[in-house]
Amino acid sequence: MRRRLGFGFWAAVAWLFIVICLALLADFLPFPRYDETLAGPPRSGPSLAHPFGTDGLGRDVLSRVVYGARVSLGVGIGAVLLGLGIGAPLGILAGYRRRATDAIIMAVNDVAQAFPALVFALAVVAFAGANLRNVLIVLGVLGVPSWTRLIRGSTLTYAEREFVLAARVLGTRDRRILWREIVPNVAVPAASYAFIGMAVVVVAEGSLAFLGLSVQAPTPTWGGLINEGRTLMETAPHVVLAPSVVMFLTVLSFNLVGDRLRSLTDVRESGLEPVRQAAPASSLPAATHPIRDCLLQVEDLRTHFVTPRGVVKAVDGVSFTLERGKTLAIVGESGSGKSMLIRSILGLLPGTSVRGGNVYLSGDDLTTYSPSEMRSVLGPKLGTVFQDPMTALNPVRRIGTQVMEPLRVHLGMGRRQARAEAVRLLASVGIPDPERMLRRYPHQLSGGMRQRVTIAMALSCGPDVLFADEPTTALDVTIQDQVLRLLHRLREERDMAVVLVSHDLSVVARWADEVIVMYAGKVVERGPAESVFSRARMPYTEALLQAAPRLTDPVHHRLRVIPGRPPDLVDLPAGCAFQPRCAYAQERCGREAPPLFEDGHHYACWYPLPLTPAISPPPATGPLAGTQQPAADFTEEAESSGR
Ligand SMILES: Nc1ncnc2c1ncn2[C@@H]1O[C@H](COP(=O)(O)OP(=O)(O)OP(=O)(O)O)[C@@H](O)[C@H]1O
Repeated sequence: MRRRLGFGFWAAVAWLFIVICLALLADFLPFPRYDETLAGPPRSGPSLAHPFGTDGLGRDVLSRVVYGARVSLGVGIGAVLLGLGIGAPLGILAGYRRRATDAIIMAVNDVAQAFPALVFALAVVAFAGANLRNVLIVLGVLGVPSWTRLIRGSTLTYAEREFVLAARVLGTRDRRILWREIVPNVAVPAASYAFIGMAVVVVAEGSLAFLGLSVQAPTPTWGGLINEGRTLMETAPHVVLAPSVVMFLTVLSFNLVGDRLRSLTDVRESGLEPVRQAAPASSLPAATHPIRDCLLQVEDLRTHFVTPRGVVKAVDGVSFTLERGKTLAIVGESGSGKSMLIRSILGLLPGTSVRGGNVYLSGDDLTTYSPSEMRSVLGPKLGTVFQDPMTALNPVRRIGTQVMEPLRVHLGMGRRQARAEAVRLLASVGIPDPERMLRRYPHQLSGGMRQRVTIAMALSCGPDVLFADEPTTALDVTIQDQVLRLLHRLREERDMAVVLVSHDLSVVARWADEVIVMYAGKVVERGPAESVFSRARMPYTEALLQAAPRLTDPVHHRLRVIPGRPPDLVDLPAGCAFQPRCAYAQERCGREAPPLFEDGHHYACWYPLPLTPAISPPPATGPLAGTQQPAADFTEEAESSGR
């Protein structure tokens, strides 16, 4: 976190700390009071006795700037607290209650926002006088509409999240949901925007002071000091420069702190960073590989996380190739590294990760691309569909805006052209009445329709490869089938390749041409789908197939499960990572990690299942208990041939 906030953030925090401390301790500091005339020679430049010089009446400018900070910062902080204090409850109420409450609050808000700020300030000052309290009220009240809108937007986002729905399902009362679930989430972005708000208010107070509508002389404010020094610009420029520079640095610091805090709490920025390349691991020989004539080639891809417990090898030496017009399925238990493999290919990894290996797209190595080069590939060449369409779509933006965005950004289309293309795209993914759909918000659509929208977005720039990370997990069975059919049809029509992550083997068996089975970050079996499913060689693949329920299973049939648990990626077992759970494991499996053998397709096993007869279920015995040698002949042959 310290690294991500950067030097600028800490410099800004230090500056604000100094200014606030000076303002608070001004009475105890060894310089003349702000209103002490002839404390020094009038209009004299900076000196040891008066570091910021003196003004036209011989008053110490440093003292006036420091006392001025009291008003300027006091108004800044006070007005933001006032605006937030009124705007936040209104925004939360509007975003959470919706319907009539939302309509009324937002209508009043819109009217308030349209009211000219200066007229309001003039009216208050004219009737109630220009003093600190009134200026604070004016600026605080003027900020209320912006705060209401901001907090309402955040609340809308969180009010639809699963954890809020889960709390509702549990019968939790609204007030408790608001305090426990919504407020803590909304508070984080609100706090970061508060700093930016303070910068705005400090400038606004300066402008009011310049117009004579703020706290009156002799009490100094930064805006007032700049106004006073205006007439001395030519003879004593330091009188204007000193408060201007201090005000500039303070506003800049508020903005910087707010902006860095915002980006820290923004999932779009905090979670995903340009990946860092792994230094070539010293234990691995420098992998030389030919660049093949195919669409996508992944070579020895590794993604490691450095955690306090140790290095998590989420993806560990994965290689494969993929041709146009083919579907590659990636299967494996939860935590086996499927999603990380996709994110690693796309270069979208959390900041704590390190990536090694190569990813070639039509022969170009994507791992050498800069973040901006990668951005030009994501969308036009590599499309992605995520698991949950609700979280993949922005809840507060219309479908039309979201579908049109990649068309405008990547393809440079004008508004009208992008709109026509969005309608065509939505129609192509089977959305009825696409014109009307453009005006809708994500929450107004069913899950299946939302997933169709994300597919349309992923396809909008005509990608060569479409990555679909469990695209049907969040959908019900009938919709799942429709979405998969759609992906298949689009693949055929567009001659693109599809990489499909799924834990549903029936889906994979039906739609995939090639399959990769992953276990503990490694490929343990790989090959044509038909071959892998009908002649699985790796006991883990067989166990996965056995664990998949079938419609033909008898009633009250006990589901088979894979014994044991997936390994801790920080502390993998020696040898083959699957051996503690494998019914066929032998002594060698606990000693040496098997390489990928090839026989029809690839598999990583010292004692693979026999090719014939057909696979029989593994005995339900404990770890390392198997004395069977299902493929002893083949294994010996493999060993003697030096593999
Ligand atoms: N930021 C992270 N820091 C440390 N480890 C991580 C991080 N993100 C993921 N991992 C680890 O990487 C491994 C692979 O995660 P991944 O999400 O790819 O699994 P998966 O096979 O897609 O599982 P699922 O089917 O549940 O989505 C997991 O063991 C996970 O704990």
